[in-house]
Amino acid sequence: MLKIEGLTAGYGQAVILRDVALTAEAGEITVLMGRNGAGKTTLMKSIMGLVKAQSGRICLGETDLAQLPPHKVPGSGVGYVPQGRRLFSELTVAQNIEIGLGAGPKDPASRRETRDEMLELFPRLAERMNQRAGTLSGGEQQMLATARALCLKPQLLLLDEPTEGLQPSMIEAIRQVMLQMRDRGLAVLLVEQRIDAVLDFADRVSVLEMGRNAEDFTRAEIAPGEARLRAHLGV
Ligand SMILES: Nc1ncnc2c1ncn2[C@@H]1O[C@H](COP(=O)(O)OP(=O)(O)OP(=O)(O)O)[C@@H](O)[C@H]1O
Repeated sequence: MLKIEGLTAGYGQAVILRDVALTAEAGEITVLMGRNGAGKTTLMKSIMGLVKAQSGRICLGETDLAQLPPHKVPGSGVGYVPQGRRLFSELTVAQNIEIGLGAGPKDPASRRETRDEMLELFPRLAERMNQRAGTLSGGEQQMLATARALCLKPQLLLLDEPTEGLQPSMIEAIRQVMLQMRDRGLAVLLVEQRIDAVLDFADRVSVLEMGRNAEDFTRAEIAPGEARLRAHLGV
């Protein structure tokens, strides 16, 4: 599904990612880990075209996303929930969802269907359609940001630390949605800092260290490799 090879990218003169490789398969949850500043968010932004690749390929199926202008990336099948959620906080839940739908299928019937699907997935949002996004709890905002990204019916869903700072019941709700998306055949790529949160959850873990690949773990390697994983993360 997603295959990144030889990716070098950064900000102006500052090269952050060097020769990075990463694979995220359909129907799997791939977790990107690494210490603060390792380049996880930069990698997400590179996939979205928000940070320009200096070299390398970012292939989603047959399409090299690195060759597309940033505004074409979501339409190619990539949903992105950035760190900090980036909602329109003055607009209501319903209006934020409308904006997500605006980028998706155009005919009214399929828009309605997608909207209903989102509200089924996130019943808490259905109860709060007229509430301003900025007044939602952190967990509800995360749900709205995720719903908005899913309105596009992406093949690949990118989530940058979606459960950071949330209470356990909200973390569980977000996890359940990620598992459902995986089971529907999406490739889910998740940035997560906490090892406990990935041990029983991730299908693959890929560790970045100072902008380079450090080590990859398959499902079977994660639990036995826990000590090495902790060493990489310094925890
Ligand atoms: N807009 C920017 N301009 C210049 N440097 C940046 C910019 N954004 C990030 N960086 C630098 O790039 C490096 C990687 O940052 P990035 O946010 O990708 O790391 P991260 O692994 O996501 O970290 P964290 O876990 O703290 O979120 C850091 O050294 C950071 O200071």
